[in-house]
Amino acid sequence: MAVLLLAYIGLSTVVTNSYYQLMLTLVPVWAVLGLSWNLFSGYVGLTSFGHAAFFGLGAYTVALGLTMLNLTPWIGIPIAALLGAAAALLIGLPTFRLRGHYFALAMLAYPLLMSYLAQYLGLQEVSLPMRRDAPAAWLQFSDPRIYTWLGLGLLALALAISMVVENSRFGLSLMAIRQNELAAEAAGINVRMWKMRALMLSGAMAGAAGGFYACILLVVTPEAVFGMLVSAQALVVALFGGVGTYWGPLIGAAILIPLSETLHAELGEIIPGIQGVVYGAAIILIMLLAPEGLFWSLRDRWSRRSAEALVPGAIPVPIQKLPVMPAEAVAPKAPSGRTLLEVRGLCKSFGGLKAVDDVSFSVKEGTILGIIGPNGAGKTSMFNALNGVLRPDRGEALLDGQQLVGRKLHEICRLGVGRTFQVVRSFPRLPLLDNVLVGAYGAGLADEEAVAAAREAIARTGLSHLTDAPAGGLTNKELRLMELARALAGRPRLLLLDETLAGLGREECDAVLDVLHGLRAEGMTTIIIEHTMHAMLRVADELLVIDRGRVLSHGMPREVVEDRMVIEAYLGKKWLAQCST
Ligand SMILES: Nc1ncnc2c1ncn2[C@@H]1O[C@H](COP(=O)(O)OP(=O)(O)OP(=O)(O)O)[C@@H](O)[C@H]1O
Repeated sequence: MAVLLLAYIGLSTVVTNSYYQLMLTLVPVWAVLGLSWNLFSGYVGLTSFGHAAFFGLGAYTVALGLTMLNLTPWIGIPIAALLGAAAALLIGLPTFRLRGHYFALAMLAYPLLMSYLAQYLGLQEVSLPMRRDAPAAWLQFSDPRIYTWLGLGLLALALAISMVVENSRFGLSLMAIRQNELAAEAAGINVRMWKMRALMLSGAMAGAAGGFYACILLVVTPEAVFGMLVSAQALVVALFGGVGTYWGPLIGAAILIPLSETLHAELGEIIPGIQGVVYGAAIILIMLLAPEGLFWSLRDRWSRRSAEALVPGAIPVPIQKLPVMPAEAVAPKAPSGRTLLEVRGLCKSFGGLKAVDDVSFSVKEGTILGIIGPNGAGKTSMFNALNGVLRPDRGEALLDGQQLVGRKLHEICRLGVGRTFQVVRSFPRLPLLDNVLVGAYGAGLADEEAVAAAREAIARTGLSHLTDAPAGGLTNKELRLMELARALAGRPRLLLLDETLAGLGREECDAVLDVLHGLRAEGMTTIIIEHTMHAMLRVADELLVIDRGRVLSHGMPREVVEDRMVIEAYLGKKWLAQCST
């Protein structure tokens, strides 16, 4: 990165043509805006079509600060960044209620709104007054190269922020949200707060870029700073280069800005609006050839090639074929006999459907409670009501005396409830360790402790040999264990496992059951939903049968499976009649 930066500085010193000199200044500006877009949309996964709102706000702040308040851009740009963050807060508060396409479309409205506001206030064209007396103090240099160097300085700052974010719990939390909001929240991540932080940081970055842009252009108009092309440029450079990495906007800006500006300079008179054509063509090409962006495509190709080069002619051994180590042994702990979870009269309805109907049960510390029931019986809804995904209509759930009902998902996680979901969500490009680390961060553990907790959880699930393997190469069983490790990394007191054995063969199932036995031996309390009866009989200390939202039976596994009501619920009255005859 430093070498590239030095090369760029070298290039800027030899270019003399003023148009190309301006182009060299614009590359870092659009790269900063791309980084700002990537910081929010790339990591969180919510597409923003409205980053021009922050950019334009920054540009107008600097321009108006200079013309009306005699404020130097050296102060104006930091204020532009602060206002960008404040605008992000105001925009985020109502807009985070929307998801997916609705969020993206709503974001379109903000730059439009600001553009109309600027026109209404008579700010169609704000020219920055000339202050040639003290160029350094007013950021008005006659040597265009200085702007390029300042732009590079701004880029270096934005890059440093992006790197810190990407390699910290901040970035990992955002990526977890991007993959699966619900699972991230269940891992203890306060989704709304992290999204807001990301948008505010992104808004600040875009505001600063806009402020600097005003100093380069010297004239600020609504179209130039709030226009659709501004938001599009932020998005296109990041998508083209690769989202979810700071390299993406850099690569995108370094290729697309010179290309579009050169074409504009050479062909602008014959084909007006050629820049828009370049961006459109770039997006179409990238979608067809490298949908995840140039960086990821090149990196994947590079890693494939180096894997082949490592053992010429040999077929690389897939990660999933590595021998599976047994879970590391831990001294067994006798169950204390204390009640850890007490559920009383839990109810949850969807319209007229009673999905959970007056469910009461308790779980003793250090035991495994298996929950079975036909499809649609209300098992997952009960889990959701227990760990805060759904708010129960009535009833209570006490974890060691602490009320869970009424608390948010991440709060319940921090109280000591770990959860896995029916569908495993991994972060395929990240190593197993990072995938598990999300759970430790979510539980609020400090950096070093979080890494230790993640490694410990990986060891407890017997995946230590895969610690650095990317999750994308794991088998179904390993992914299930990885999700279990993520739940364990938060050091929970109660584990809620939703169909952890789903889709596994007999041998794989046995391996996961061994891990669950190991956890019980360590004193872990677990509630597991499962359809596979043989597995339930092997692992559960008690069984709870739910049918049409109600508890049908609760007791020792052997007694429960011989219960006539249970057999009827599973196999129907006809079957029961045949059995009796
Ligand atoms: N968000 C929702 N809105 C409306 N109905 C829902 C919702 N979630 C679940 N249901 C309904 O509640 C009932 C119980 O569903 P639930 O997913 O809890 O059952 P389950 O026992 O977990 O089933 P399965 O074993 O198939 O996962 C079903 O009839 C389902 O259609």
